[in-house]
Amino acid sequence: MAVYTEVPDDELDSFAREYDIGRVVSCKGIAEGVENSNYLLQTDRGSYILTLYEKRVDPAELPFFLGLMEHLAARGLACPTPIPGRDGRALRSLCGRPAAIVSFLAGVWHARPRPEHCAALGEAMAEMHLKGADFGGRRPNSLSVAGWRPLFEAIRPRAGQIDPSLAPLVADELDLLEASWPSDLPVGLIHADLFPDNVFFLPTDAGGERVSGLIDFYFACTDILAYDLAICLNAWCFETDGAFNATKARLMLGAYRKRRPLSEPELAALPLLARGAALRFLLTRAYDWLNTPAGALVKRKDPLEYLRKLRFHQGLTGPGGYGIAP
Ligand SMILES: Nc1ncnc2c1ncn2[C@@H]1O[C@H](COP(=O)(O)OP(=O)(O)OP(=O)(O)O)[C@@H](O)[C@H]1O
Ligand SMILES: N[C@@H](CCO)C(=O)O
Repeated sequence: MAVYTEVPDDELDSFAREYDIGRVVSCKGIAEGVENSNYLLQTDRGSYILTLYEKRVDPAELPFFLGLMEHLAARGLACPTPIPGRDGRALRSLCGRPAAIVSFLAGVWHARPRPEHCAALGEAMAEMHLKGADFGGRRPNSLSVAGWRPLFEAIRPRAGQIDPSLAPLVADELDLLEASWPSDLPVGLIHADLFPDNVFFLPTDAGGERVSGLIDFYFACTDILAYDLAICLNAWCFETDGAFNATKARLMLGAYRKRRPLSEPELAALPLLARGAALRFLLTRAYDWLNTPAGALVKRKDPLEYLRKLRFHQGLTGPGGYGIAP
């Protein structure tokens, strides 16, 4: 459940009057998501998403995220478009929180994506990288290699409550990644959290499915482009029993490469980038596991899933493990 801030009717009404979106018919809290409070806002003119930004979003960074969505949507990427108020401002305040309304995207996400979904994801990601190339904003990735050690130090004293092997494994992995993290790969605008729940699909007339929307750009940043693929190798290409599905990886990478070719160094770096991506989600999940108060409405995500994924990538000798020819 991700509705941290309840919005009283009178505050909602006066907030909605700051926009040219029609009369509010309903406003329902959306249970999915863990970061922000999201509402499905229906007016007599259409559907919108109202987001109140919560603890992990720095208000100073919101103009970057909203500006990016506006940039990508203007270039034809299927992503939410921020709706400006009558005064032209998209970023406002509601119930003491920064808040914005964005366009609603139709579609469903797949908890168990099939190989064809992974191919469609690869193509959509490449399109996003290409369309993001001329975005003027820059945002360093605070959850890349320099951010992992402080997170580790914060969880280290209680990491044993999750698993006894966690702290020693992370300590060794961090040493290795800090020493060998690449600094010469192509960099650009990346989503950095393109998990299945952030990618919507709709059926096509031909009986297949197409990507109908990419959402949740609140971790987007300027970082190694291939790191976005590494995040998705982790998030899309493992089965629920923990087995890695090389067919899904091959299709995702193949579709990406058709739109944006990968250089030899990018391909060679994939196992290392995938280890970093696994460590990043292991650390944030472990932090949340240890710091989410008992009785909180949010369902905690399993850190150990990412410990197992990390071990898989550690066992690879090259990118051939992802079903592609090096
Ligand atoms: N533009 C949109 N169109 C349609 N539905 C949306 C849109 N934005 C968000 N949603 C709905 O709200 C849910 C939560 O949104 P989102 O993923 O942005 O939240 P979050 O709190 O940032 O979550 P997390 O970071 O955990 O994924 C989505 O799963 C989706 O159901
Ligand atoms: N996608 C993240 C949570 C939201 O950022 C995870 O699965 O750990």
